[in-house]
Amino acid sequence: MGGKRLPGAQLGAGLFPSATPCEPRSCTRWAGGQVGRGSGIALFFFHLCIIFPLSFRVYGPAESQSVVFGDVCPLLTSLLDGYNVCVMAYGQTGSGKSYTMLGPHSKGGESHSDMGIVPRAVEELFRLISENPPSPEVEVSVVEVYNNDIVDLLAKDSPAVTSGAKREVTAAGDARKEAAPPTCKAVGSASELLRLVRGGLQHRARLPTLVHEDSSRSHLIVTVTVTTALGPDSAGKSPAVLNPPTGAGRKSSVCGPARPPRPPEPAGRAEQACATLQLVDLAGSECAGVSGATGPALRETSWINRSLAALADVLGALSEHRGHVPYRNSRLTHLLQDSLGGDAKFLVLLCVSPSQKHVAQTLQGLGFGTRARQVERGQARRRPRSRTGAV
Ligand SMILES: Nc1ncnc2c1ncn2[C@@H]1O[C@H](COP(=O)(O)OP(=O)(O)OP(=O)(O)O)[C@@H](O)[C@H]1O
Repeated sequence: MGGKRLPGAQLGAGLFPSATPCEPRSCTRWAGGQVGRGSGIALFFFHLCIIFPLSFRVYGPAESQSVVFGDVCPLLTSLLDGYNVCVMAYGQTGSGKSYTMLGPHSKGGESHSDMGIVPRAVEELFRLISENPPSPEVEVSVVEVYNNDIVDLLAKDSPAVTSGAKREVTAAGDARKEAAPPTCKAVGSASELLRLVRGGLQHRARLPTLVHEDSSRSHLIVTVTVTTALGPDSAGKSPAVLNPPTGAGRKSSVCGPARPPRPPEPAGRAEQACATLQLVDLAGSECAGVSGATGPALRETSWINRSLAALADVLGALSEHRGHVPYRNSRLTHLLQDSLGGDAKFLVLLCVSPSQKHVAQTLQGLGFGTRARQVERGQARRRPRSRTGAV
C-alpha cells in the first residue's frame, strides 16, 4: 500500500513525528491508545480503555493490515472476558476507512494479507473460542445508517435488500424515535459470520463521486454479540471458559436496545453474560463542491456530514462533562451511545491524507481526534451478569 511521497505534504509531521506523507488514496493511518482518564493530545487511533494507557501510534503508508490489526487483537480477548468493545474508522471520503475495516472488498480477489479488521477480528474471535470450549452463543447484526435512517442489511424485507444498493433516497428518520431492533443471526463459525457480513455489504449504499469511485454513502455497523451462560459455580471465572454449549437450536432473532427478555433459564443455567463487539466503518466526511454531489447524492452528503458533526458534538459534550449529551440528535450517535459514553473499550482509527489538496479535511479529522482524546471516562467495566440474559 505504499504511496508516492509528495514533497511539501508534511502536514502533521511536526505534531506527529512518524507521519509519512503519501498519496490521498493510500492513506496514512495513525494509531493511538488512550484510556478512560483521557489526557494528552490528540489523535488518531484513540483508545478509551485501560489497556494501553496514554499510548498512541501512527501508521505510515507502508504498514500492513496485519500490523494495524495488532492493536485491535487484544480487544478480542477483552470481549470474551465480558467487556463491550467498539472499533471505529473515521476520516474523509477516500482516505481508506473501508479498506482498513473491510479490506479491498470492492476490487475482488482479496488476499489474506489485505484482509481488513472485520474479517481478522472475526477469525480471531472464533480462534479464541475454539481454544476455550465450550463455545458461547455468537450472533451478528449488520446495519447501515443511511440518510439518518437505520437500514437492516440482514432483513430480507429491508428496502436496501429489495431494491438494491442503488435504492431511492428515503425519508430521513427521526433520531428521537426508537428504531426497530435489527435482525440478529446466530452463527457457529467465522466463515458463517463473514458470509452474512459480505451479504449485507452487497446492499450497502455506494456511489461514485469525483473524489472516490466507490464511495460509501452510509455508516456501517457490524455488531457481534457473545452470550455466555454461566453455571452456579461461575463466580470470578471468565465467561468464555464457563459457557455451556449452545450449538443446537440457533436461529435468527432480534437484538439491540429493544431486545425482548429471554424466557427463564432452567435451574443451574440461570445466569448469562453478554458482551458486544461493534465494528464501525463510518461514511467519509465530504465537501460537496469537491465530490461533485448533486441531487440525491447531495442529500446523502448532507446527512453524512450532519451525523459526523453530531458525533463530534457528543464527544465535545463528553469531554466538557456537560450535563446533557446530545446522543439523540442523530441515529448514528443514538446507536453508538453505549460505546461512546458507556463502559466499552473504544478504539478509533483515524485515516488522514497529508496531501496539500485535502488539508482542510485533514485538519478537520485531526480536530475530531483531538476532541476524542479529550474525553475522560472511567475504566471499562465487564458486563454485569443477568438472570434474564439482558445486560
Ligand atoms: N492502505 C491502503 N493500501 C492500499 N490501498 C488503499 C489503502 N487505503 C485505501 N486504499 C484504496 O483507496 C481507495 C479508497 O479507500 P476506501 O474505499 O477505503 O476509502 P473510504 O475512506 O472508505 O472512502 P468513503 O468514505 O468514500 O467510502 C480504495 O480503492 C482502496 O482500495
